[in-house]
Amino acid sequence: MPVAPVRREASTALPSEYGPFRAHGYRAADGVEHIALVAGDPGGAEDLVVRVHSECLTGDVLGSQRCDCGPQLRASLARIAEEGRGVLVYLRGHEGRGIGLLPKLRAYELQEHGRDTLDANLELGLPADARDYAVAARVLEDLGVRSIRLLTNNPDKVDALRRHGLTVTAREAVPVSVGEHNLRYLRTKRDRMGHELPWLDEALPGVVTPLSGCPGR
Ligand SMILES: Nc1nc2c(ncn2[C@@H]2O[C@H](COP(=O)(O)OP(=O)(O)OP(=O)(O)O)[C@@H](O)[C@H]2O)c(=O)[nH]1
Ligand SMILES: [Zn+2]
Repeated sequence: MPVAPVRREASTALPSEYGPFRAHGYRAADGVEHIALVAGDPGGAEDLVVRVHSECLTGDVLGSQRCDCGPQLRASLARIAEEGRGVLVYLRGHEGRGIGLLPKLRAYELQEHGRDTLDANLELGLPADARDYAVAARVLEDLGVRSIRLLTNNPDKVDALRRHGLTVTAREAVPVSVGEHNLRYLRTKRDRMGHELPWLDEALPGVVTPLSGCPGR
């Protein structure tokens, strides 16, 4: 029998500043721990609002302005809470697009010397993007979700989840916070990594919130 790729090991209420969630703790077959924050009952849901968020310690927790992860995380939680039904899958082990925290900091060093975010990874001998989305697909399956609207600006993420058997009915833009420290990074994501950020240049300077009702902080 095949080994289950994820196992739910804990479920608890998680009241948050955005609204009430349930937190489900999962362990993947490789031992990595992940968490799904759930609003409402996702069982049998069609077109459920879902954010699949890659861990970014510097952006999510430490307030780094080198990327847009923190504002995206908070806007997604606010959006899901507002909707009253939805899921945020927080993927550990995705740090630095899957290369890890210290290699990401080394990639930042290279970016201080002129490389862009993609070439910095390659120069370290690492993939531009090493993330795998199988765990996210299995977590959503475990929660009984039938189909999703994915909050992302990255069409590759939609394709990757579909390859893992998930039904993605739509992609919804997620707000991005634009500033002097992440502008080059965001342009590289748009121009070299296929991210849908068509409003990027017109929107400067300041904070952009393509979704109404989402705090852009
Ligand atoms: N290697 C590397 N990783 C980075 C860099 N900046 C942010 N990250 C990581 O990138 C991941 C987030 O990926 P993004 O490309 O920002 O966005 P995405 O998840 O593909 O797309 P969205 O759904 O639109 O957010 C997180 O794991 C961050 O730690 C960088 O310069 N180098
Ligand atoms: Zn980040």
